[in-house]
Amino acid sequence: MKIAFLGPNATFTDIAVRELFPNDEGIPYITIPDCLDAVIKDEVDACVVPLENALEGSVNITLDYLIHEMNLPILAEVTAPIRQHLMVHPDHQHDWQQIEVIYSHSHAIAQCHKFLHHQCKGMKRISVTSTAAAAKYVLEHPEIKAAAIANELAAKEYGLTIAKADIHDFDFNHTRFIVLAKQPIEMVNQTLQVAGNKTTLMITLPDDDRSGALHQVLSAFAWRKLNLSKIESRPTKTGLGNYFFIVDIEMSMDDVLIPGAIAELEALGSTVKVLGSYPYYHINKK
Ligand SMILES: O=C(O)C(=O)C[C@]1(C(=O)O)C=C[C@@H](O)C=C1
Repeated sequence: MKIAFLGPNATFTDIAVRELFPNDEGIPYITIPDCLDAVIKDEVDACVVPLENALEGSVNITLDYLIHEMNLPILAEVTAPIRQHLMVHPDHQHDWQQIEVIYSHSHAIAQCHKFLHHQCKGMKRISVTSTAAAAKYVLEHPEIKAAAIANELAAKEYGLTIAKADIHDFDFNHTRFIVLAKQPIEMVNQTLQVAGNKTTLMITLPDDDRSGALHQVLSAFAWRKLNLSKIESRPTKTGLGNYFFIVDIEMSMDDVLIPGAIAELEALGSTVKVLGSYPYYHINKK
């Protein structure tokens, strides 16, 4: 199988692909929407994209594309530990404190905010398309006093020297990635154990702006004892103050409880779309 990921080689998403699909071919794309488009256009069988980070929250571009631009089911989710390192071209390994500019993915920069604030005063931060793209750029530009924030695999792949390891602000730095495909696909590394199952719904509240609407929605889950592990709002992009809710239910789609909750929400005037019902996995390797 061909699996699209946010490239180039050695991004965190690439690491997730290598863990999930060790025997398949990963194909790097420049942006997250490019990965999703590649599935739609049948250039690949599936894609893996980041969805949420424990320190920085949702990857909004992923959520927005899923909601507004395409109709691809979530087939699986994997959570992986994220270690960020500051790395430099070997020419600059002894003078990294003279670095003038730090490149990385915006999420990675945000995960290292405290380190950057306290130890990198006056250094510019520039967001690029991924952590590995930053590492590649630093390799290709030894003439610039630059560093990248990326993972250990990227340091190896692009021949950079780690100047400061583990610069993320909190030890528990994890990112959730999702697998999307048009058709069910042969899952995954058999050595990964299923940690549980989830169903993700997108809910739009009734447009009459009635008070207590969100409370009514949540009650439909509460009295059925459906455990919600996440509730998140995103703009509908139709007007200020208009939001969707994305809800994760901690079980797979059944014949009674979830369909019952959906029917109740629809009777209240909400619209509901099932974004996927899927197993989730944990990668423990740091
Ligand atoms: O740039 C990468 O290496 C990615 O895979 C993207 C990404 C993200 O979008 O959050 C993935 C995991 C980390 O949280 C940092 C960056």
